[in-house]
Amino acid sequence: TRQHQWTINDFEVGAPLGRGRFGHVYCVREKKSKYIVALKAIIKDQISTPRLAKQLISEISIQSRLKHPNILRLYGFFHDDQRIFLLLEYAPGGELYRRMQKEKILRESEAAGYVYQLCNALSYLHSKQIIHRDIKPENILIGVYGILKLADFGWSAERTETNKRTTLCGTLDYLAPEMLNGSGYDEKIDLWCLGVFTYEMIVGKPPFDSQTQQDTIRLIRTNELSFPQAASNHARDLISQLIRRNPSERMPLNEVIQHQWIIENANMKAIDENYEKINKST
Ligand SMILES: COCCOc1ccc(Nc2ncc(Cl)c(NC3CC3)n2)cc1
Repeated sequence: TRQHQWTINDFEVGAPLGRGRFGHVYCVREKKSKYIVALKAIIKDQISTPRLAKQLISEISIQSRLKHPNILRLYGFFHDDQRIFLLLEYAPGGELYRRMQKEKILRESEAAGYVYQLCNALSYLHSKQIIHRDIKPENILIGVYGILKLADFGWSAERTETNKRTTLCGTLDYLAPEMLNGSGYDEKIDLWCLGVFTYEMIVGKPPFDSQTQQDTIRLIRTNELSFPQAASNHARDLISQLIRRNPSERMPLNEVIQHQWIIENANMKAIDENYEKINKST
């Protein structure tokens, strides 16, 4: 369909949903279709460096091409003289990290369901030579039927991209060792983050959490993994097969979804049925 030229007047602006990296996100309704979407308003002046502009362009060009039930859709974008607006899929369940803050730890059945869905999203991305590079609770939303939605492609990269280094911002907890020792990285970096994410969901904090950034970096380098009593043996096994310093030793996605912990804890039948439901409605 030819890209419609949207303006802000096409929408009724509703509740603020939160702040993305560059600006505010609102729940809005398109006046004619009554369709509910999330509108991310980015202040142009804040895109102050060519690198940020490149990152935003990359986010828009990558995410607008992606169509997968576990990846938040980018329907389109438009701008006025002050702002750039992204029309994004509205995820009614909100942000996963808020849920994790409230619940402290998630039941292994819920965590395994998210890991199964994240594997589906990552397999899809990797098949398109796209590395997300920033898998963490802050970038995950919950859609209809509790379906996981991977969002925020500001950090994703086309595999062909030569820039091997990215400036580090935000938490170091999810940083893979190859990012620290400056060597190249490939899509196996997402496997490391998947391991850190799985650990944080069932333990309540990331594996290398410490007081100072230096300590976190030291722990990432020495890769000391410790688990609380409550973590099941299957969960420990999967996590320790993903959090490996050597990227080629990390368990590939197609093996992760067949791991005993996923088989025994994720309700894959219910999740696949939910995929059917949203495929019918979209
Ligand atoms: C007291 O509850 C307040 C927050 O509750 C919600 C928060 C967010 C959504 N959905 C949502 N869908 C898409 C996007 Cl792109 C988005 N981005 C915003 C930056 C997160 N948020 C739903 C509920």
